[in-house]
Amino acid sequence: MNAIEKIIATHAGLETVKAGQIVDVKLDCVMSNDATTTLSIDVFKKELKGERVFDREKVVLVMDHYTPCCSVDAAETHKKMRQFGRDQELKYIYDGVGVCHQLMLEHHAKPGDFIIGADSHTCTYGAIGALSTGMGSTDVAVGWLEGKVWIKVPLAIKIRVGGKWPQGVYAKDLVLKMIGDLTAKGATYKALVFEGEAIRDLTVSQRVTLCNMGIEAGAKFAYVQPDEKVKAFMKDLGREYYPVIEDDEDASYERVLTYNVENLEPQIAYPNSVDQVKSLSDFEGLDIDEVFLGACTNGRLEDLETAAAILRGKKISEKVRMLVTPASNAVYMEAMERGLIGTFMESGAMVSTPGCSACFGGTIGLIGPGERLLTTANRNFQGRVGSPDGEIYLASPATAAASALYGKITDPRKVI
Ligand SMILES: CC(C)[C@H](C(=O)O)[C@@H](O)C(=O)O
Ligand code: SF4
Repeated sequence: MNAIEKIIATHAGLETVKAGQIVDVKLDCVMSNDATTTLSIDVFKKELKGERVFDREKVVLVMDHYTPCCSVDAAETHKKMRQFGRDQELKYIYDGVGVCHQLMLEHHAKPGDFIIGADSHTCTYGAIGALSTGMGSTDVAVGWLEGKVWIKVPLAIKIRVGGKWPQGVYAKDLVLKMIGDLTAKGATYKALVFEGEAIRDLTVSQRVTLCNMGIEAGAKFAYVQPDEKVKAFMKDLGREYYPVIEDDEDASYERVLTYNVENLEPQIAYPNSVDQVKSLSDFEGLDIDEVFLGACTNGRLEDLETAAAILRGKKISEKVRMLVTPASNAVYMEAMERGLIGTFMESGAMVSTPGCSACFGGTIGLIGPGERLLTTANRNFQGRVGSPDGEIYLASPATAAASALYGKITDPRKVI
């Protein structure tokens, strides 16, 4: 078995499983956010006649997409969510302290876990060796009640990445390139397993960026074998580290794709689909109106540091507005300690409360008709962040910061 199959087998209480098999798995945690929880509440109460969730410490509710609320509808959604959380005496209800996936990484997900979430980017926690995936609100309601769900064991695709990372090129560029190659449907219901020298050399934060975007190729899971870096990551958070589950020598993969990052250039996904990807050089000099640095994809400390290093002592272009949203309060506070927030403010950027912010357009940072947004988020769908007549481009934090300085898409290698 490969590591994915082993984690599924452990949670299904079986010795072995194989791709295509449908099994019931026990859940270590069920996450939902303010875009999805109220749908699950309706299913839980009305359709399943649920009374109590399976474990008050394993059901996590996060208000992040619409917080702080900018509409009465959102406030009503939050009210219903908080009431459910109180009725169920849930231990973990977060509001305005971070994006759900960042909070899950900081406080809940562990290597070897099986976790579902009512959010498509739940595949993120594979970066620390957990199997996690997004499910619909109905499955999540079943998960709340039963503490288990059914899953089909996926075929796995190995993404083997070699080479040394060039300066100014990041995991975000690799994953954009990979999605461009695979297409948005290329890994549907498959597990993407990243390995190789270039993956080992990545920080945990950049592995998070990789796994976060697995769903943009349709993947059910994205996974990186946990190592010493993950162990250190868990230790820094004061959390326990579990033994690593490794592939058997004859583990099966549907196919193996290979990349070498040595010749990789900064990449851009252009409107309106994440698999429309080209080298940045094809867009160099394109005027932009807004830059967003944040999201569960790239709103961590390392992302903020990379951007701040480019902006330090400089002013962003008068032609752009830039919004920085740390992915969590922990990130925000550490960024303050390190002087990064001051750097952003001095350069002319706005800094906001942790949450989904201008990734989702549920609160702040919307663009108008004809405007262009360059964002470190993971989706560039039409109208996602404001006007359907605006355009959204995806890139790395370094590209975002360099482009903010000039008001045009700019290669970060020119300013690093
Ligand atoms: C609204 C929510 C369910 C959605 C998701 O599932 O991913 C959002 O987080 C997104 O990034 O588009
Ligand atoms: S930050 Fe963006 S991608 Fe992540 S959960 Fe929020 S809306 Fe979805």
